[in-house]
Amino acid sequence: MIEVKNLVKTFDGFTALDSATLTVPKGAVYGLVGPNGAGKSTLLRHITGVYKQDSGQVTVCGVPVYENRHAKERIVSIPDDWFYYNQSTIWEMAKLYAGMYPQFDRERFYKLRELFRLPEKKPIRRMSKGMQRQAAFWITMSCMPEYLVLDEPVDGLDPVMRRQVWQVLLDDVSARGTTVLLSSHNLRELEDVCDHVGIMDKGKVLLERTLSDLQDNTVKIQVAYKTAEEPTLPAELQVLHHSRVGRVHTYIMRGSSEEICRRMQITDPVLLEAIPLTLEEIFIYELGGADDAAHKILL
Ligand SMILES: Nc1ncnc2c1ncn2[C@@H]1O[C@H](COP(=O)(O)OP(=O)(O)OP(=O)(O)O)[C@@H](O)[C@H]1O
Repeated sequence: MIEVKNLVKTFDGFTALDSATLTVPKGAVYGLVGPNGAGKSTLLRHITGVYKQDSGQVTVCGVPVYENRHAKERIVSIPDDWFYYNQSTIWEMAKLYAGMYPQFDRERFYKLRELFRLPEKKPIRRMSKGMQRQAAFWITMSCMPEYLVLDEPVDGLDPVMRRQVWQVLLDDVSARGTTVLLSSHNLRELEDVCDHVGIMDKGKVLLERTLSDLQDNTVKIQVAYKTAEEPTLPAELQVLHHSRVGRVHTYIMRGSSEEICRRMQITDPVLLEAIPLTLEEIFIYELGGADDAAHKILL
């Protein structure tokens, strides 16, 4: 488990992290979303032990990471500025990582070669941005990480490679229980891969939710009636949003779709349908007016 509590970091008087708190359960795929400058990379750099906090706690498996070699061996990261030596080829960097991470798996490295098909004799610096990202993934995934921390991981990858990289990553999560924390600007991109989502802005984590909590509890219902009259809904239904076009009403409601559809039958609809919501929609409706800052980020 990754635990961050009340983390504060300032750079020359500027507060980049302002009491940030976040929990990534073991085996989770956690997406951290936020606008430019929210503090995502700074937070990730504390979790990987690169930065020392001014105050607050950062622990992985219950132990602090900063200047803790054993803890760092369990975490492999692809930061936004992945490091490689100027003259290094992929093989030379792989050798370096194999020295740093005792669990580096050479067999896996050879296996992934088929997937990435990169020019192995070329210095990494001469590769395209997307190829460099692929090289980082190739080497990182060969380290068999217990914790994987990725800063905007698929930036610069083409759509086919994106899908392949997500596949390798999710296979690792299901086969080995790898815990993944990744940052992104794009909630849509995370929808298919994450089971936890946190929203960050101005150095704070504004909210954290599990995807199943959200998806099992917020429903879009489309319903049509014979007449143009406003229907009287059962009082126990919790409506987050309502719109109508003619006799067709769209409701966003809190609760399970089966239960809501069952209760809506009492309004005598001619058509009643539950429609899945996107993650972005769920967040927007869930937040409502309650949290303006988070609301604005998503809109
Ligand atoms: N080493 C540093 N020195 C001074 N300021 C810094 C440093 N690192 C980060 N900051 C500042 O902290 C804030 C958060 O930056 P950070 O890179 O963590 O944001 P981010 O959410 O990752 O943004 P982006 O999505 O644009 O990558 C920014 O205002 C940035 O200028």
